[in-house]
Amino acid sequence: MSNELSLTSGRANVMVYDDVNKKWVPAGTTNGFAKVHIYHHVVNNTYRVVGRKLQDQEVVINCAILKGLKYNQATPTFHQWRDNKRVYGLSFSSVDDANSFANTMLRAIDNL
Ligand SMILES: CCOC(=O)[C@@H]1C[C@@H](CC)[C@@H]2C=C[C@H]3CCN(C(=O)[C@@H]4CC[C@H]5C=C[C@]6(CCCN6C(=O)[C@H](Cc6ccccc6Cl)NC(C)=O)C(=O)N54)[C@@H]3C(=O)N12
Repeated sequence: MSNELSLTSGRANVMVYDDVNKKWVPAGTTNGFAKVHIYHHVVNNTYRVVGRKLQDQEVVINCAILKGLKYNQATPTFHQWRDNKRVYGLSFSSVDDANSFANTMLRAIDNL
């Protein structure tokens, strides 16, 4: 990640939606907070979301931010978006973290 800049990071419980059972499940092997970054690869002008569990650094999310992504701020601390495979949910530890992440996410999408 040396050629990628972290534009923001926040503390969130990273979830994915289990379409079969219609419920949110932890994105990693266990529930728990992760440090979730938005990285910018400046040369390629690409962006991605990468999150690692605070406890053991497990990578629980690593997904591209693609042009036209619809970022849904469902509640002040629960934000979500889809890719072609799954639905991601970030349950932030604070409204400030959520707002900072959302502002950077919306700027990234705008810049694609
Ligand atoms: C005590 C109850 O437990 C909870 O609080 C659970 C556990 C909480 C912590 C993890 C989490 C927190 C907050 C609330 C907030 C509401 N919410 C839901 O899930 C709602 C309710 C109904 C349910 C139905 C569908 C579902 C799931 C999959 C995606 N989706 C859509 O609607 C998408 C959204 C979207 C819109 C635009 C762009 C992108 C996308 Cl992704 N629409 C489409 C068109 O794709 C969704 O978000 N849904 C959360 C929730 O319940 N919980």
